Amino acid sequence: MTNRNVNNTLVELAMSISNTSALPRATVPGIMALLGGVLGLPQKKLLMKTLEDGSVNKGGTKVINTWIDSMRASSPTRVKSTQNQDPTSPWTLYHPSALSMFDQIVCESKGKQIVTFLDYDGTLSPIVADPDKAYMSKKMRTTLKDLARHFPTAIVSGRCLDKVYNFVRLAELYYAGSHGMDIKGPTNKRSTKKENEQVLFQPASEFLPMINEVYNILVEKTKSVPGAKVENNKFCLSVHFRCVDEKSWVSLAEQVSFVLNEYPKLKLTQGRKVLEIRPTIKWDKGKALEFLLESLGYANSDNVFPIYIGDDRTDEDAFKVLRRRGHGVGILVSKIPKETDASYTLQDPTEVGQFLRHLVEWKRTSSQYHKL
Ligand SMILES: O=P(O)(O)OC[C@H]1O[C@H](O[C@H]2O[C@H](CO)[C@@H](O)[C@H](O)[C@H]2O)[C@H](O)[C@@H](O)[C@@H]1O
Repeated sequence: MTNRNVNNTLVELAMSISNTSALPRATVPGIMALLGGVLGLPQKKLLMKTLEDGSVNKGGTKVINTWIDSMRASSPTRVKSTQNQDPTSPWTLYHPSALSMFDQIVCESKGKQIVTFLDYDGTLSPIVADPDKAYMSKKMRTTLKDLARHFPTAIVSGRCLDKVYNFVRLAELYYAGSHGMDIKGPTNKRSTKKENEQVLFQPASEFLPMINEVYNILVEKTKSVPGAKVENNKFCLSVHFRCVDEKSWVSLAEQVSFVLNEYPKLKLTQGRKVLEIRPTIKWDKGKALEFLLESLGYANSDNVFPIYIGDDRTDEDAFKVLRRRGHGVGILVSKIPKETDASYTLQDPTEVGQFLRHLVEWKRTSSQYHKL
């Protein structure tokens, strides 16, 4: 995510704070003091203008709607949209189901090496209230095992590597934890190599002490906000607000902003009911995808067809890379229309499983055909 996008996220956050009707209206100087220090000049001007001309309070700006929509979209029980099922809606026309377009997708791969990249939360496992209980089904695990027999497969997650590995528990996969800032290759069971020799890349290792320091501060500061949970993802942090009453979102955002003001080398991004804090280095899931393709020997190759499946804003960086490269496909997991650079959609982890099993089946059948 670029600094501009981060700043826009903060503008959206500030606007939603000022527009939260259940709360006493935050003042313009108060909000500017809260977020002004981390915004660039264009964003400051936009925020100032929007706050002052009162359009925020009318609740009509596109920016507010984007923020509110994204918060609602991140809570499946509140999703009412049926647009995604309507085959004539513009959303479905521009982002058709990867299941119904399966034949076209594999046809596009035209004998190239398919490499699959999979986000974890909301893609392989359903979203649940407790991040420590986001288990993947047995069926999904078997599917991943089969998939990895036929295609190089990587899990790309915001979680730290150890945590995501403990959920998936398949040594034959690649893992990119902490939003791609901790990359590890497959472990050969018979290999005599030590654990850390499998580490491929850790571009943010110098931030480790700072992340730990901020983690401890945030745990303390957010104790006063019931339901808030801070998760240490090694090279980044997650501040969860899924279980926080909407009335307390302002005070949580304030705590996070005050802490971040003291750490200009850290930035804020947003996921599904989670504020994510990470180093300002130019590294994201898109860069991790490129790194892994390079490690597999496909740096500038046309002989590879990457398929990236993810549900979150952070996955957009990978979708953008695929669009720019002009080969491979991005698949967004979502039940509702969202702004995305992905080409196709799947509704939920169940459909992700179906799609991956189709891929395995297609590969098995085509390999048998070639043997005849
Ligand atoms: O890149 P991902 O693998 O999708 O990781 C992004 C974040 O996922 C987790 O949080 C999300 O899933 C939780 C469990 O379903 C849910 O409770 C939470 O509201 C979601 O935001 C994970 O806990 C975070 O650390 C990741 O950053």
